[in-house]
Amino acid sequence: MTSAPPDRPVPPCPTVAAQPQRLLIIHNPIAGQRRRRRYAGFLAALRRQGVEIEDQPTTRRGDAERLVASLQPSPGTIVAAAGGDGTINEVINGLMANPSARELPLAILPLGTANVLAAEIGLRCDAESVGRYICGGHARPITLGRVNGRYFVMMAGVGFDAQVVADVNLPLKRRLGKLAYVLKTLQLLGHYSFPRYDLRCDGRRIAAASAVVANGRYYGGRLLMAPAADLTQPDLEVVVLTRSGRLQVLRYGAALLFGLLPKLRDVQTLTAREIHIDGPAGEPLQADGDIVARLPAKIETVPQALRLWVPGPVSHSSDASSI
Ligand SMILES: Nc1ncnc2c1ncn2[C@@H]1O[C@H](COP(=O)(O)OP(=O)(O)OP(=O)(O)O)[C@@H](O)[C@H]1O
Repeated sequence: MTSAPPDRPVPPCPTVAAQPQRLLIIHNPIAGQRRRRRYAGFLAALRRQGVEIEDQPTTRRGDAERLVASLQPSPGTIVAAAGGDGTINEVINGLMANPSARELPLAILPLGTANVLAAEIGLRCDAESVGRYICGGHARPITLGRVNGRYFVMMAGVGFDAQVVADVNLPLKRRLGKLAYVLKTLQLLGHYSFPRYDLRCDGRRIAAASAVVANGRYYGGRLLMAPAADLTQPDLEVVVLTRSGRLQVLRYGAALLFGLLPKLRDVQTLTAREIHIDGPAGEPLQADGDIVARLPAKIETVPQALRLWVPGPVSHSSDASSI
């Protein structure tokens, strides 16, 4: 893991979208299920459009972060994370640790299981859409979250969902995809001890059975968790599930599936920039779908931390509007 340099906002996005000259792809070859063909399709579509590609495959966990942290970029480079949200998370942490690469735009080539960031920016996973995205997109400054020093782009969570993430191993995820999470949820329900957590959100205290600190709107794919969250804004949305117990987990899960979770009376959403979470020491926290920290935790917002490549041309209201 690499240490973070001091925060400094990235400069505003360029006013004109330019065709990228060079795409440096950090590629996780084991992301998702049977994604080799999809990746070959992405490369073919990009080459057809004249994009110069350098393909850097990872060989193990942590590789993507190390590669990007030691990168000496040439001008006009766009860094692309080809994989799932875990790979994107590593690339982001590598960029944030590398002062000479931090201002490079970050694009994503979705190959993962959930692809939550792709859903957030409205990117479809077919080759044609990805080609259009790279050649017709533009860079937008976005906020990142940081949990105990580690950056995340979509969300960090504590409680039942973090324990499920901790229990899902990579081979199971490769075999079953999203079903691996369903299976582990049902197994965990049999023996979970339902600890409680004490949150301080910009000084306001609230007790939680589970909590998700959201930078983006979606969770686990296209499931709506925090409708008011916006990657371009400095605030984080803290979604607090207040009730414990097996029945409640199933109820919250069903509500999430049907887009109703934010409407439940016992789900509270607070807007905050600094969140402290206390609970049983050593309990896992997930961020962007991987376990990245343990309790106690401090989560904070880092506005304008990174330039994310998003689909479509620059609009005049781009700087003020959401993605
Ligand atoms: N070559 C590799 N071998 C083993 N693990 C890797 C390799 N490259 C990256 N990883 C790790 O694999 C994990 C899962 O990858 P990733 O998140 O990209 O795919 P996914 O889990 O299928 O997708 P998603 O996160 O969208 O559900 C990440 O934590 C990443 O650090």
